[in-house]
Amino acid sequence: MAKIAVIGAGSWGTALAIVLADNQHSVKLWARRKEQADEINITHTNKRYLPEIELPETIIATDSLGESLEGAETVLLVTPTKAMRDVLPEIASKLTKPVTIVHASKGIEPDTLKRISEVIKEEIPESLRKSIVVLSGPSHAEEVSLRQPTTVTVSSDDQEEAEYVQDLFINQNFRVYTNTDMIGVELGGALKNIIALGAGMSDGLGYGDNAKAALLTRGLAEIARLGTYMGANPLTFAGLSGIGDLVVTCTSVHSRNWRAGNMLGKGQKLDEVLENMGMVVEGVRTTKAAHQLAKQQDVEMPITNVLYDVLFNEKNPKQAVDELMRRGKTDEVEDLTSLFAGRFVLDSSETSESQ
Ligand SMILES: NC(=O)C1=CN([C@@H]2O[C@H](COP(=O)(O)OP(=O)(O)OC[C@H]3O[C@@H](n4cnc5c(N)ncnc54)[C@H](O)[C@@H]3O)[C@@H](O)[C@H]2O)C=CC1
Ligand SMILES: O=C(CO)COP(=O)(O)O
Repeated sequence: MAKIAVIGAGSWGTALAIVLADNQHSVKLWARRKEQADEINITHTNKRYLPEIELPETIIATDSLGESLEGAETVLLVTPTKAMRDVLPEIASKLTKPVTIVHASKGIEPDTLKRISEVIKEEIPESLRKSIVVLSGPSHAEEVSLRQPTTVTVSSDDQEEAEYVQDLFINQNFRVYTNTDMIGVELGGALKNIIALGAGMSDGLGYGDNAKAALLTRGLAEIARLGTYMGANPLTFAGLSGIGDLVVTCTSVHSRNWRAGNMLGKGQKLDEVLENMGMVVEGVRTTKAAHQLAKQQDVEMPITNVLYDVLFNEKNPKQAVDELMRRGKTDEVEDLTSLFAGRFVLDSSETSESQ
């Protein structure tokens, strides 16, 4: 039995706490608000985020960060990306020994353009961490908390630590793979949210399955293009944290990014959409970050660019689709082959989705 602090009691933190409690680990769940911690401890529910779910009684919630971290061997970070910079120094100030840090959030910081593991490296001193591991993949909290079959990937620069985390989470409902390509795993999870906004928007505009298939396919191409430029192995985008998460987020009503896109496609304004959601829609800030990155790296990301204009420059969603359809002619195979050319030396031993 391991002692694990779960930081963030939203839908995903709570669902992962259930997996860990099912595996008989000692779980302390940090909630921002005292009333929420009380609800979890007294009625064993978290109705705002997972309305239908009865939580294992062994999950102990607290609104004290220090209490949640007491004795923890592993710290699982599941706050929205935008909260990481604020919460990490507080965590560092309360740690008394090195811990395994796992993060399961999906985003890129605008302006710094950093992945979450890079933010963690900056904010938690090396002396307080054994390793940083990312957990990502197609996994809606609503289904995980119902113990429905789910697969995810964990990745770290330290393969032994990735395997340690694989063992913490794996069970008959929650199958965990490893992948040594941390950059690819983090970027796949973050960038798919942009395309999910687009897929929701397309559905909201009344377009059909052809349009959505096009968005997924060409969306994956641009995710892989940026990812490969940033040092990821292109093959990772064919895995769970790539195509797997792209499919689940673009096609499910559970997805907040899809739902937000859908409302935008139906004509609602961004502020109104975000207010109605009441939960984090990571794709909005990630679109801003990816738009900056694409410019900086000179990488072509047409879907991201038109979405950026819809979100931040009041471009009409229908006009955005028209622009995508009128782009210059492209050879598909040539375009995909360019992903590999000179950017990454393919070596199948380097990336293994094992077990
Ligand atoms: N919900 C899901 O199915 C999945 C979510 N994720 C990722 O997990 C991360 C968290 O998402 P959810 O749990 O779904 O979000 P959520 O919207 O359900 O909950 C967010 C939680 O973070 C807390 N929070 C908000 N701002 C904060 C701040 N400034 N400081 C500290 N805490 C703050 C809220 O109180 C709430 O407990 C996101 O990066 C998301 O992309 C990843 C996989 C699945
Ligand atoms: O990442 C997710 C599923 O894997 C959840 O996506 P949303 O944040 O769009 O709900």
